[in-house]
Amino acid sequence: MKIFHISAECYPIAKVGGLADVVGALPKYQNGLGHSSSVIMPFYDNKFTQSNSFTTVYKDQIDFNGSQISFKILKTTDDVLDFNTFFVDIPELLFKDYVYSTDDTDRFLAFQIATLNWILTLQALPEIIHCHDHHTGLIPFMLQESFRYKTLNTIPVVTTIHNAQYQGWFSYDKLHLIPEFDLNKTGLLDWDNSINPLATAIKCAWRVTTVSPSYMEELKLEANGLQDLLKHESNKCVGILNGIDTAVWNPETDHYIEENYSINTVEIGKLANKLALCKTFDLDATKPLIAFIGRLVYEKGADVFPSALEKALEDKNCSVLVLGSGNAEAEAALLQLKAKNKGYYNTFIGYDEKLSHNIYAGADFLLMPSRVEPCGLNQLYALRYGTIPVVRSIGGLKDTVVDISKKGGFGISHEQVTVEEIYQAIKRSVDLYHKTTIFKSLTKHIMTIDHSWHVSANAYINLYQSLKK
Ligand SMILES: Nc1ncnc2c1ncn2[C@@H]1O[C@H](COP(=O)(O)OP(=O)(O)O[C@H]2O[C@H](CO)[C@@H](O)[C@H](O)[C@H]2O)[C@@H](O)[C@H]1O
Repeated sequence: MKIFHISAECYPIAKVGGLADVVGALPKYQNGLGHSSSVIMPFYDNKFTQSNSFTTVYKDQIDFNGSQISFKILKTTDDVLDFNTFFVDIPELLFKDYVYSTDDTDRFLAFQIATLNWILTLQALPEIIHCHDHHTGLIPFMLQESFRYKTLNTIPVVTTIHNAQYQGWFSYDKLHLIPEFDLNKTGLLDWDNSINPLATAIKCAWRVTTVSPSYMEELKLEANGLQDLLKHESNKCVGILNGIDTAVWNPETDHYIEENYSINTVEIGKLANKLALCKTFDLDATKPLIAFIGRLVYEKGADVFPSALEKALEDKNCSVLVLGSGNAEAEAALLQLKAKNKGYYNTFIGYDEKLSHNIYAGADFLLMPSRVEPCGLNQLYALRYGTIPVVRSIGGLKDTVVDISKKGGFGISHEQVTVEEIYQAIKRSVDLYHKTTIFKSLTKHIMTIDHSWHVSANAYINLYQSLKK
C-alpha cells in the first residue's frame, strides 16, 4: 500500500517532542511489512537541512493571501534516511530555525496547500493519507471540500491526535486562505466560533486515532473543549498504542551513551553510565538516581513536581537530575533548587538529544507525573534501558506501566498530580532501590518488555485496509 504521512516533525530531521519519534519510526516499520510509506514535512533551516544536499522533484507556486508564493518539493540527494521523505520548501514561510512559533497558522496552512497541490500532480497517487496533529488538520477538510482537490477525495485520510491540548485555532479573518469551497460547509471548520483545525480533522477524517486506548477514552470526557465532538464521532475513533524504534533506542548499540550494555550486562553497564552522568552533573552516585526528561509544561506536571523534588531532596536519600525546557516559572523553580541541594540535584534547561539517551541509560528511575499523557514514549525508552518508570496513572502511562504492588508489576504509579503523591512515589522508589535483589531483577525484567512498533504498525495497516473500497 502506498502511504503518505504528513507531519510538522520527523526524527532525525526536526524534533520538538514525541510526534517526531512516531513519524520517524512508523513509516520504517510499515515499509518492513512490505508497504511503501513516505513522509511529507516542511523544509526547515536546521542542522539536518544544512548538512545534507537536496534535489528538487517538483516546483510550483501557490496562491496565498493575494501573492504567488514559490515552493519546491525536495528529496535528499543521498540515501540518508530510512524511508522516502519529501520536504516542502517554501522559503518565505517554512525555512526558519524553529518548528513552532507565533506564525504557525500561515506557515502550516501554506505547507498543507503546497502538499496537496503537489499530490494532485502525481501519476501514482497515495492509497492512504495519514495526517498528524492539528498542523495538518485542514487536509481532511480540503480533500473533501475544496473544489481544487476533488479528484483526490476518494483517498482515505486518517488523522492521529498526538496531543489534543493543541488545536491550532485561528480566526475567520484567515478563512480566505483556504482553497475555495462551498461556504455552506464552513461549519465543518468551526468550533466555538473560531476555525479549529483539530476539530475539523476529527469531523472530516475517515478515521481518527489517538496514541493509546486509555487516552481515547479520556478524550471523550476531557479534550480541551472537544470532548463532545469526540463522543459524537466515537464510531470512527480508535486508540492505537505507540511503539518505539528499537534500532534507535537500543542500549546495546546506542552510540550516544557512555557504555553499551545488554540484559546480561545491565548491572555494570548502567552503573558505568550512572557514574559518568553523576560525575558530569556533580551528583552522589551512591544514591538512587531519579530523573525527569521532557517539556516543562502543565500537562507534564511541571507546575507541581519541582516542589515534590524539593521535599524529596530534604530527605537526602536520592540524587535527582532534570532535563527539560518550557514554562519560565517551572524552569526558574528547577534552577532555584540547585543552590540548596549541591551534590544531590542538578538540572539542564534546554533540549539535548544525546543527554536524554545518557539519562535513560544512567538513571535508576524516570519520573513522569503527567496530568495528560496521550501515550508517552519516555517510559517506553526507560523500560528498554532498564530504568524503572515512576508515573502518574493516566493515558498511555496507565496502559504501559503496572505498579509493583500488582501481579506482574514492574513500575511505580500514583493517581493524582499533587506534591504529596509525587513525593510518596519518589519515597517508594528509594525503598525499592534498597531492596537490592528485587530492584535488580526488575531492572532486567523490564528490558524484556517488547514495545517495538511491530504490533502497532500492523494495527495501522489493518485500519487503512478497512478503508479501502
Ligand atoms: N529537553 C529535552 N531534551 C532531549 N529530549 C527531550 C527533551 N524533552 C523531551 N525530549 C524527548 O522528546 C520525546 C518526548 O516524547 P513524549 O511522547 O513523552 O512527549 P510529547 O509530549 O512530546 O509527545 C506527544 O506525542 C507523543 C507521540 O505520540 C505521545 O507519546 C505523547 O504522550 C504526547 O504528549 C522523547 O523522545 C524525549 O526523550
